[in-house]
Amino acid sequence: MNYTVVLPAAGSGKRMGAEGNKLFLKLRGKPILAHTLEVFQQDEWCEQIILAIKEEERHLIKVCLREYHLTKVTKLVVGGKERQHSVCEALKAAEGAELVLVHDAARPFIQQQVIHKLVEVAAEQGGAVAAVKAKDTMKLVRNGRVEETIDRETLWAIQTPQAFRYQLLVDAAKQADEQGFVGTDEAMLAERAGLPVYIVESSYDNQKMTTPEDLVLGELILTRREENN
Ligand SMILES: Nc1ccn([C@@H]2O[C@H](COP(=O)(O)OP(=O)(O)OP(=O)(O)O)[C@@H](O)[C@H]2O)c(=O)n1
Ligand SMILES: C[C@](O)(CO)[C@H](O)COP(=O)(O)O
Repeated sequence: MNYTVVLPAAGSGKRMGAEGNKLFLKLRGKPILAHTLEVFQQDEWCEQIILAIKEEERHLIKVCLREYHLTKVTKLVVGGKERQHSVCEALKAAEGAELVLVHDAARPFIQQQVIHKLVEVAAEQGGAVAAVKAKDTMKLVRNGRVEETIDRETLWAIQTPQAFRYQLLVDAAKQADEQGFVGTDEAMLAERAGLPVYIVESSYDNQKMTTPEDLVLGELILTRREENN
């Protein structure tokens, strides 16, 4: 079942505190961006990869694509101020796709079986997102005061990929844009448009490289994977 993947890669990585785009930071000597792209390069269901980038990083990205033979990247589009704007620009460039996945370039440990399950569920139901169960006790807090404990069984931490039938996501994004709504993921746009979005259970390994501790975890994940192979 074929899909196009859209990768927002135009962030500034403030929380990582690195100089420049955190996606060029290396894990096992290879940029985070290349780790992520390789997953899709190696997936036979993936038809093309569209990257949202910063104009000033175009050259660096092209060097990375050449060095790691990332031939499925068909388009580099310039991203926007917020993640949602970057995704929307990339979605325009994906016109003609039937199924589209949106995946943070900063999540290098996504696994192929999760991608395939997402594609299957999205094809059937319209939308599906990768998620993991909440591990801790979860409470609703306002102004520093606990208001209630939320039943953990109902809570999931949402990741990417987020998979949709292309036109459904484009229409939902257009509606959000017209209403001036900016969300933190694609599912929020779909939910607002009244579309069903389903969960596909993913792995805690599919961590977003957000703060410096995530890099330490990333190296550990790679060590474990090497030992298991
Ligand atoms: N305007 C933006 C903001 C984010 N992203 C991308 O969206 C993904 C998830 O964002 P996050 O990891 O939170 O990255 P940053 O926005 O770069 O981080 P920070 O919030 O710490 O600055 C990343 O691959 C990032 O490059 C993007 O394409 N365009
Ligand atoms: C889309 C996302 O990865 C879902 O967990 C996440 O919301 C994006 O990162 P941000 O920190 O919210 O920008």
